[in-house]
Amino acid sequence: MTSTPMNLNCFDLATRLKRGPAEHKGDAGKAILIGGAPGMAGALVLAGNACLHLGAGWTILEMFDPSSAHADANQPELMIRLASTQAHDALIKQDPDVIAIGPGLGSSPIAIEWIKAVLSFPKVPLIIDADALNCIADSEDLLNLLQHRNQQFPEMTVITPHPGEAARLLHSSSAKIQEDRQEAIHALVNQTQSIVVLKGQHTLIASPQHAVTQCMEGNPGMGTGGMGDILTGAITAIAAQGVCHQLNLWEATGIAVQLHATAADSLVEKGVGPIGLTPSETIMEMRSLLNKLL
Ligand SMILES: NC(=O)C1=CN([C@@H]2O[C@H](COP(=O)(O)OP(=O)(O)OC[C@H]3O[C@@H](n4cnc5c(N)ncnc54)[C@H](O)[C@@H]3O)[C@@H](O)[C@H]2O)[C@@H](O)CC1
Ligand SMILES: Nc1ncnc2c1ncn2[C@@H]1O[C@H](COP(=O)(O)OP(=O)(O)O)[C@@H](O)[C@H]1O
Repeated sequence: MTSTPMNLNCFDLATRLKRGPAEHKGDAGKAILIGGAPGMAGALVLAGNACLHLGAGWTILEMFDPSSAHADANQPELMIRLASTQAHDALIKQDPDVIAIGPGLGSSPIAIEWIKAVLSFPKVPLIIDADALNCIADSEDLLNLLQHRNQQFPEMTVITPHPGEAARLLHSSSAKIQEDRQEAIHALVNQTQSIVVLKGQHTLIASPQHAVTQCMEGNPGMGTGGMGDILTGAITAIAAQGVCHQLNLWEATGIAVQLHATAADSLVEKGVGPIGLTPSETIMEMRSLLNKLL
């Protein structure tokens, strides 16, 4: 019989993000987010917008869609580049503090090259979402690389599957995952050795070193394309600032998951949703809530 998980309650940790008067963008961290294949550039822009508005020092998008790989007039702060075909060299040159891969990534050969490169990039916090998870589910080599990374650098990688992605990783079905979400998250932790965020109502978080916790916030208004992409961006931003603000990836993930769901609840209370609640509105509410927590 599985026990009831502890409720996620980590807003106190957010005070560590308070900035000293002399802090600069170098202290807020350099984040690189990778994805945005043709037709799904918006997924990467949403993740990037969340990362920017939640405080990363630099937000760099390695964009796969050539027609979207240019400065965005609506969000000129984002550094949007056409993803290099030399993924490993590009990472070394940019020297990121945190990496996220997956939103709208697709499964092209260059996408696989980038997944290999990030899994082999040492020590920095890594967030893996969406298509990057689907590619890992389809490749024993990539799964081995993920496991190896976690052996070398424990608790430095978080995966954020929704039940569909979890089902692909576990060669199961979304319905089966939802039947016993605790069993599913244990299986995902065992399989990948990562911090795992199993999304959906009452998102679960667990890792090889931490028992399962569940997020009691959130609502069905969050069932909108792009809502998971902004969670990826939020974890990335908080992990980037965490490097200089003494928050590890487990803590950064917990703050981001709770902030994301609480922001959506707060918007619904104000009448913005549940119907028609957008990820872009949720980004701004997360920013507002985060600043109140400091
Ligand atoms: N603006 C954009 O360009 C967007 C692009 N997106 C990208 O589109 C690609 C495909 O991702 P999708 O997630 O849309 O499609 P998927 O086919 O990966 O997942 C959808 C399926 O997962 C299952 N599922 C998901 N959440 C569930 C839940 N809470 N409970 C039960 N079952 C659940 C359901 O079976 C659902 O049909 C990804 O690369 C993603 O990043 C999406 O993020 C949406 C926005
Ligand atoms: N009914 C719900 N209750 C609480 N949270 C939800 C609900 N439906 C969706 N969510 C949340 O919304 C987000 C959706 O993520 P995801 O499915 O990855 O979206 P996308 O791939 O479109 O970006 C997750 O954080 C999930 O936990």
